[in-house]
Amino acid sequence: MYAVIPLLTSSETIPLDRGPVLGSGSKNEGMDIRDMKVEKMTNLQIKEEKVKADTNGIIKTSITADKTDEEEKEDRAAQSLLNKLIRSNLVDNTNQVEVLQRDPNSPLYSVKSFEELRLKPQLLQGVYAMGFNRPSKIQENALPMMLAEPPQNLIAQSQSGTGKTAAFVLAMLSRVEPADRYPQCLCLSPTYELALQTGNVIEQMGKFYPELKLAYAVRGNKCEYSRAGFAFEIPMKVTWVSTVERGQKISEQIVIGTPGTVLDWCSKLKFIDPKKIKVFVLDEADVMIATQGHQDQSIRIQRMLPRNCQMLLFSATFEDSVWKFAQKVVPDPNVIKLKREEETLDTIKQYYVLCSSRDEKFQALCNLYGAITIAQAMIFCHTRKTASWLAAELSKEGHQVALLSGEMMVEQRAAVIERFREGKEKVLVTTNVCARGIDVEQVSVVINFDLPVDKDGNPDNETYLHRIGRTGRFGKRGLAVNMVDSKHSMNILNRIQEHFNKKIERLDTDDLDEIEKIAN
Ligand SMILES: Nc1ncnc2c1ncn2[C@@H]1O[C@H](COP(=O)(O)OP(=O)(O)OP(=O)(O)O)[C@@H](O)[C@H]1O
Repeated sequence: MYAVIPLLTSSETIPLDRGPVLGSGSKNEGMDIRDMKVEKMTNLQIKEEKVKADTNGIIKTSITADKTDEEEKEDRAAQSLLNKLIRSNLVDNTNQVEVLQRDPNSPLYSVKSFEELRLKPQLLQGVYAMGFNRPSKIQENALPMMLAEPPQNLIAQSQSGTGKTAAFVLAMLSRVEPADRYPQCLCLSPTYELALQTGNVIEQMGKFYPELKLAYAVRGNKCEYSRAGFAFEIPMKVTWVSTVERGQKISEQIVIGTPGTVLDWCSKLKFIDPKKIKVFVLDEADVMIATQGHQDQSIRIQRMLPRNCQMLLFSATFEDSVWKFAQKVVPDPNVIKLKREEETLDTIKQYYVLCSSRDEKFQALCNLYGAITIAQAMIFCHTRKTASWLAAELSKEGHQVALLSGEMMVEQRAAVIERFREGKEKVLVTTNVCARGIDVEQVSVVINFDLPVDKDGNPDNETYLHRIGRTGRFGKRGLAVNMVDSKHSMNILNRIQEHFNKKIERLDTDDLDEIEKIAN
């Protein structure tokens, strides 16, 4: 399979001979991601500048070191990408799939094997080559619906990692006609990097279809951005095309891209005839609508497609805004939902420690470490500044510390998490934005160096639960220690206790015997 990335101006050259590099303008420039070792704590200094690209791939800088976690705008696209990069396999979920059929009288199919789907042999081969033995929970229901004749529309929601991407890629590859040399499937992703991730899945699953081609509808400056700051493996067989003339139709059967560029390709540049599109996929709808302009662009693209085009929309979350958007772009849908597995505090022993200053909190932490064996711990701070200070102090005490901080590139964060997962570091100090969505199963101790509060200073119960809670499956016992250093934080703690109706016991960290008891 080949891929084409047009729209590069003549001044842009793509260094195919050079590996992707990290950190535009940083000391990492020129470093190959594959060779990159996460720097030791002592070398890892918090830069005062945040290096981040906006939706157009333009890199802006701003002073952010003092910013609190909540002041920092959560970048959903970066979070989503991080999740994809650190995920090693399918996320299991014991909940039942909810299915809402457009036609309640039609029989409800679900499959337990890929054979039952009667896929083309090359495709089945591709699925097995990826190591998939049987459909995931969401795929069991979504695949028969997506592959049914006549084609049906679908809105599907399930948390990240449950197999949505693999499902719609399989649907696109099933419907595409490789002998027809024009775009037939169109997939929208919120960012270039996410589009590349999905493109990789298309390439892997479609690898036994040599005649099938894939085009990335992304702006030239995104390629520039990728080259400067992002560390993706550029797809193996990419053909870089510097010019495609306006009005000239491209021959790739599948196009994946960001809404703005796809819209240009369909309208202004006329690279694609939207009337020939058979499958339209809108991936990561929740991330999409969080990005200015993407919602309108997606709707404009959808309006150009033929009535009988199959519309598929996927989202990891399903707040009202996503649902409203979904209904606008997917007429007469079937709906599939898989609820996230709930976290509980039932198996967690919760304590608080009274301190009067940051230094005392640090001392309490040292006492804890002195008294009990802590295999791996995650420590949450409110600001990056505190996180970097604490990481440095712990490091001075001889701990192997990893720091996850907001100004790190997504790939750097993924590398830090990977090392922590592998046990190379025993303590992970982080702010909340960085750690959202990360499951590190082996972590049995969580320290709230600062209690989680929302932007108005009220207790953030959801974040508290997410930091220390465990799902039924990973119901191993855990220990949570909350540092309280003011009347205000005591008040926050009390409100958290009330909210969950679970007592948080006081712990005296000066009393070694008492600390030892909590470990048993
Ligand atoms: N049927 C399957 N059997 C085994 N592994 C699978 C199966 N389907 C998907 N996977 C793998 O599970 C992981 C998650 O799948 P996928 O990326 O499709 O999830 P997702 O729901 O799309 O996640 P996201 O919302 O982050 O895009 C991937 O590594 C994928 O290769």
